[in-house]
Amino acid sequence: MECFLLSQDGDHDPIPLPDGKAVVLGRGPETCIKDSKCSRRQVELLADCAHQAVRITQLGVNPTSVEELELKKGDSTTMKEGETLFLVNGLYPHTVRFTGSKPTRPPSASQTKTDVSGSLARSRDTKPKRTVKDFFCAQRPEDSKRSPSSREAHAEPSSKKPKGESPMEQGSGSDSEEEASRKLKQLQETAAQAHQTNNTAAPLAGSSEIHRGDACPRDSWEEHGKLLVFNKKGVQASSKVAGFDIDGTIITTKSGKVFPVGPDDWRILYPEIPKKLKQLLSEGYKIVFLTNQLGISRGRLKPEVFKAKAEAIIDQLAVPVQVLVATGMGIYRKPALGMWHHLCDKANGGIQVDVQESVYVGDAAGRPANWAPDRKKKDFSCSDRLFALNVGLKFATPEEYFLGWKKAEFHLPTFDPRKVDPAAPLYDPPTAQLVSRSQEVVVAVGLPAAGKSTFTKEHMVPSGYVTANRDTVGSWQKCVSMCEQFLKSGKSVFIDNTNPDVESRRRYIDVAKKAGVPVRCFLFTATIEMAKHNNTFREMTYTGQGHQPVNDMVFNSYKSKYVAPSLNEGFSEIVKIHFVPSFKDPKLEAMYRLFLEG
Ligand SMILES: Nc1ncnc2c1ncn2[C@@H]1O[C@H](COP(=O)(O)OP(=O)(O)OP(=O)(O)O)[C@@H](O)[C@H]1O
Repeated sequence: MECFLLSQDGDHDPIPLPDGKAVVLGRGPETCIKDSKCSRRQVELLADCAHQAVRITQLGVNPTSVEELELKKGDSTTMKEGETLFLVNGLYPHTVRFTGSKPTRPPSASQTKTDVSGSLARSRDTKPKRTVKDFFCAQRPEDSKRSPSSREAHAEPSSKKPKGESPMEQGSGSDSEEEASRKLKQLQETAAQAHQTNNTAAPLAGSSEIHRGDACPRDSWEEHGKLLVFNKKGVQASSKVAGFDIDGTIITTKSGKVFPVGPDDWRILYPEIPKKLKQLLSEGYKIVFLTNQLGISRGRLKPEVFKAKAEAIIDQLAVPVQVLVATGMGIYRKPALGMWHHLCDKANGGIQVDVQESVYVGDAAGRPANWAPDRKKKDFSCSDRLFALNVGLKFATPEEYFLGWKKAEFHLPTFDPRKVDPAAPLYDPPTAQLVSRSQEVVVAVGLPAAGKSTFTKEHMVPSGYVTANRDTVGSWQKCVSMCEQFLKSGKSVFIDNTNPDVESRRRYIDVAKKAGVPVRCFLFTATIEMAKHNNTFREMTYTGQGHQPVNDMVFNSYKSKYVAPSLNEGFSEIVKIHFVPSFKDPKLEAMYRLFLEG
């Protein structure tokens, strides 16, 4: 069995599409297309002879379409025999043929009674009117105000929505110049959504009425930066969502290994699963898989391999499923809420999700070792349970949900961002003075992201202290000479480094002694769990200026070097500085108070 691409207008000879091999086509001699709107690399076609389907991925800028579905750059869909692929702008109709021998070239338009204008007229007639987003459209501002009971209003596709109006709808663009402003906008959206989730989300109070949208017309993949979204043909928007993690929840490895040894190393975890999903469907739920796949951005997992696997899983389950995939770190990665917000605001046809009626199931549930008689291993993380907790969703493990096992024991992380006390004392001993009237050096000691820079900006700089920071100047040597210069100019200096050991602190004690000024130590008491949370928060709110993310190695290195500061080192006083949250923006506070680390 071979696959060929045929021009419906007979413009060129059938083009072979070898099984499993990507073929890129566009303007050029092979297709005889000269139209400059068609890129030379307009579409990628990947034939799957076993399933008699071809995956179409748009590479060019102008839209490719399959039947009535218009793609955009980076989007994919599959087409089958009998369906029409328009290479660009609703023009150049093609079809695919699976056959044992090379098909003949159809008569060209100019050779038939259907002349060129007729052919174009046909193309224009069938020019796609709807995009996948029209079925799972971004919620417009007025949508959020609309009553969810107006079913017709929600079912109406919003084909008038201008493309790319939201930064979430652009491609990854991670290297583009617009990255900073895109991230800033995205952050504002996410922070606003977090705020809404924590404060005002009104989950259709008391109403168990189900609201449904149109069924998605065909399979399609979309990319939104570090988020991939798959809509299986037949998926219907609904106010009731049954969300599932994939690995360890819907599937497990065939090999029995923790990580799959290849793309086919999977099987459905429990035989009860397909039946349960069908039942949910019949009860009006939309079934959504929400999965973290960090391997994609780390380069360990090709997106195409993952996409094929997800589609194969859904085919085997034989239920229409929407899939959201967080491909990297950041706001989309569970337990953060980016995926959930995308689902609610941009991928549910404008229908408000009823959190109370929805559920989330996952195996990253914080269960300790031996949580059941034959389950020795502890859960690798708690990110699924925390994700549900952040949203306010009912949560169950796969065993509880599919097999009806009793609730297992679990542990939440030791750091709970909801409990950080804004009224706690900022420093200890209470008799200490934060700022001194006479010139001095203050050496900070504390984990990365313990809050040192924020503290000094708020409490020291306004009183005339200047800051020396090794990360900013490049080396400790430069930081030491900066400190010397500042002291010469009569300023008090705050050394804003982690300074975990005696050696790193001694450098500044020596400088202070040489200058004849006293030196104090401010010990920042944030625990490693809190500091990691702050770091993730900082990373998620990073807008292109300020701090770069800190990885686990840096935290571990601090821990291994740490020696508690002592007065014997030459300090006149050691003051403990506690992390006391203070936010000017309630939206940022709402985000801070979510679990951000699995
Ligand atoms: N008092 C506070 N209230 C709210 N958020 C805070 C507070 N202090 C720090 N943060 C937040 O925590 C994160 C880390 O803080 P900051 O950058 O000040 O830490 P740091 O100890 O200076 O880190 P590093 O050593 O890595 O430079 C930032 O996102 C900051 O906004």
